[in-house]
Amino acid sequence: MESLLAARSVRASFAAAGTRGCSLPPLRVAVRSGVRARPLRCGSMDSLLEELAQDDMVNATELVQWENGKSINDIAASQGIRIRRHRRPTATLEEIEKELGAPRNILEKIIWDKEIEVAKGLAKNPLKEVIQAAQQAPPTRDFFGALAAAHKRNGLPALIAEVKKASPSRGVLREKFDPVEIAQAYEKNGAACLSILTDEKYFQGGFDNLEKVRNAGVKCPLLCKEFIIDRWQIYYARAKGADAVLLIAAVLPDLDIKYFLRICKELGMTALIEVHDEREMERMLKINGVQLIGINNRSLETFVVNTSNTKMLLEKHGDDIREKGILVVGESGLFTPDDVAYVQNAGVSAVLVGESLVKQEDPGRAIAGLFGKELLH
Ligand SMILES: O=P(O)(O)OC[C@@H](O)[C@@H](O)c1c[nH]c2ccccc12
Repeated sequence: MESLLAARSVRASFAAAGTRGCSLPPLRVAVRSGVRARPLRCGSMDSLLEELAQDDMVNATELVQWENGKSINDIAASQGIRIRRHRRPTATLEEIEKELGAPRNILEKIIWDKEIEVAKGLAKNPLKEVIQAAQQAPPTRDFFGALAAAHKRNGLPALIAEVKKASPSRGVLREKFDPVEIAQAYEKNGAACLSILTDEKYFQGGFDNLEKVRNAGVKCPLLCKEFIIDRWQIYYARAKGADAVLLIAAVLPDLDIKYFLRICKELGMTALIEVHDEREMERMLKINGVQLIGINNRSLETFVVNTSNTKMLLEKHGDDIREKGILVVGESGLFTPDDVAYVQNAGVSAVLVGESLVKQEDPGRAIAGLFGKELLH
């Protein structure tokens, strides 16, 4: 499992095996000697760290914590993250619960399952192969640019329309579910980008859906809607045709966000950084390279939806966000033209909508109903 924090153990074992001459981090040396950034090389954690340091993306406190072996859950908790990781992908749920107790909420449960799922995925499709597949995939489409252009063109928030069969809070949203048909209908009716749920267990999605939509000739840029905890998933998403990934601030410590942003940049992908509360927004606004922030009106821990969340966070941070040229996406719980107008007035440039479209007989035509008018291409 290779989030940057988890990779500490990889480094430790390199050092133990005598791969490196000393166990001290080479970072400060690298910074002083002014080595220029190079493209990411698979499997070399030290070179990646050097590059992160070059980019001035990693601060000293984070590195000291990382090198000193502070528990990953402690680091996350110190940033206000309530989701714990078990880091025991081969353990049974019973064993995990013995150590950590029951999951505290649904998001934590999803993440615990995801840790096991990713380990299985890695065993089946090794990282090196997936990186190669990602590098050989057809070029990305500009997700961020498509949102900015559609916003300008329509004078309305750009639409990221979601291909979503089910959710843990709402159950099955659509029985007759053909991802390609839905994606094509969205595109035809003016969606700027599409979001494809890939989580199978809780959302009945799949990476197959992503691949099928891409191969069916859909031109809209595609967001892989997944619970990303490991870089393997980003490469895998790219290999299956994704142009963007979701990174959830409630799940990922700052160092992981920075690491994953770096990988996205290398792959030409957009990262949609999702926040839900004040603390997460503050954390993310301090990170260089954040371009696109989604404000989720739904808490992934309690499922409570509150659209005034977008307004509240933008009232407080709108100036900073505009100054930085960040685009904001209003996410979840949007059903009517009034809802869209409400988040638009709050300052969003785009909206992410699933349920209210996918539940209608004709999800394509539902778009004009949601906005109160047809969207221009
Ligand atoms: O179906 P809705 O309420 O329109 O919401 C869409 C989207 O915002 C939601 O699916 C979502 C937002 N963030 C997530 C993270 C994981 C899974 C799902 C999501």
